[in-house]
Amino acid sequence: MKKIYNPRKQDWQELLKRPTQTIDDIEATVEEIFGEVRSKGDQAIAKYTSIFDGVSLNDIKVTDSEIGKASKQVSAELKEAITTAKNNIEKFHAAQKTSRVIVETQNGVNCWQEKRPIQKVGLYIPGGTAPLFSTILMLAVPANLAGCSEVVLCTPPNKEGAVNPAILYTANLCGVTEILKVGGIQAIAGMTFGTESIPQVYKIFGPGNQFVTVAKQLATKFNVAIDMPAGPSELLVLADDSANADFVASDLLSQAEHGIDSQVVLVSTSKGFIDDVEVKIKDQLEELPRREIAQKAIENSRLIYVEAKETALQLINEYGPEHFIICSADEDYYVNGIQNAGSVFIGDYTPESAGDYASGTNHTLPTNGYAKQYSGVNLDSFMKSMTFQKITKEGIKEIGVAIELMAEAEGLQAHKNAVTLRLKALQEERAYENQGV
Ligand SMILES: NC(=O)c1ccc[n+]([C@@H]2O[C@H](COP(=O)([O-])OP(=O)(O)OC[C@H]3O[C@@H](n4cnc5c(N)ncnc54)[C@H](O)[C@@H]3O)[C@@H](O)[C@H]2O)c1
Ligand SMILES: N[C@H](CO)Cc1c[nH]c[nH+]1
Ligand SMILES: [Zn+2]
Repeated sequence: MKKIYNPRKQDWQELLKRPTQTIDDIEATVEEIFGEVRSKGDQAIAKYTSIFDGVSLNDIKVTDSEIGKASKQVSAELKEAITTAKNNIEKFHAAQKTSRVIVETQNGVNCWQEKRPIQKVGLYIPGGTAPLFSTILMLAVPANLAGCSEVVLCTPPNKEGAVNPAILYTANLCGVTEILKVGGIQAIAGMTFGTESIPQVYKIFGPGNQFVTVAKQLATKFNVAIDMPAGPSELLVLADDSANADFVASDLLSQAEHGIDSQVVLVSTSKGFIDDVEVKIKDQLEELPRREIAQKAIENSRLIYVEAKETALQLINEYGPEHFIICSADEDYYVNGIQNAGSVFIGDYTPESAGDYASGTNHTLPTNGYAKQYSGVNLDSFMKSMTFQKITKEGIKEIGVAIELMAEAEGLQAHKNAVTLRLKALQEERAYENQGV
């Protein structure tokens, strides 16, 4: 892991670069696959599944019998753990429900805002190197709480054409309406255009590798919304001498094991602590089944020493990590000062894995510095806000002149007329009533 002491500000950008390929490197492949899926549907899906996943499938739809079989293969202990996580995720996301906002902005002018579910959503569940069934909880639970009526799930098949049983069990538990064995760029293209087997959706959610992330970004050109760019996992830990080097090393390795393009960073105000963590990483790495992946990710990673906590905070906000762990005697300084991070974990006993699986927060988070402008997935991600208004006769009399003047100033006579005709009608109505008297 590269060690850097007191980096100069002008070098931060280079130092904090992610190891992912750029959009330009991948875009050509993504465009080609999108074009083919759009014109050839399932035939193109089968072609690319064969190329990238090494399997030929006649039917990509998961059947009820596959789900039934999968459920029997998941142990009772794992089912219980999934239920614990599901309950916490449900509690945290249900609490995010907001009520209608109603305001009478002016006498007789009633405006309100209400949320409605996005009807058709697509969930991408990564399955390349690890079957991330926990991601189903993070996406399908809020989709159901929001009231989405069609919840389509795509996940890559293995070389035998099967999907990990825990994925099928969890998808069924969370009320997913359709499960399809398709991964990568072709899955995102399928949900964007729709094919004979894959329903077209309005919004695509979920993390994935850099191919999936770029494909989601391209999907937005075809009127499909996406949650955010949620690419290769990353973690930044801020720790000082008060922290536990073993714990910090374990957290860094937990995100390094996701993929060779993951990145982990330790920022510390103690050179001694950095040295301790370096030793612990080496020791723990030896024992990991995914040490080859983690080792490669570690090569892209950084141990950074800075003298002052103010510099540490500036650097962290510049990086905008997906996950940010704070293990410091000065914890409040960082908690209050952090501006750009997907999710924050505070104290020695809050491992990042807690948020990945079971504490209740969502693990689908912006990576690659996008925490500067995007939120992680939450209940609102599955809804859109709609506004309503109802104006009374009194109301249009009060507000009408302002609208007429503004419309006229913009040169939009028809807009003005829409008010003038009504005001006139009201005047006539009043004159008629007065005559009657
Ligand atoms: N940001 C988040 O919230 C978050 C959450 C969980 C996981 N992740 C990340 O998700 C990723 C999961 O990646 P994964 O690879 O294990 O699974 P994946 O399902 O994202 O990708 C696998 C698919 O990639 C495609 N693919 C592989 N090589 C290709 C190539 N050369 N060209 C075109 N397509 C190719 C294949 O179709 C394959 O099915 C990891 O990087 C992990 O860090 C991020
Ligand atoms: N750390 C990942 C988000 O970057 C989520 C995850 C799923 N399973 C384990 N971890
Ligand atoms: Zn993780």
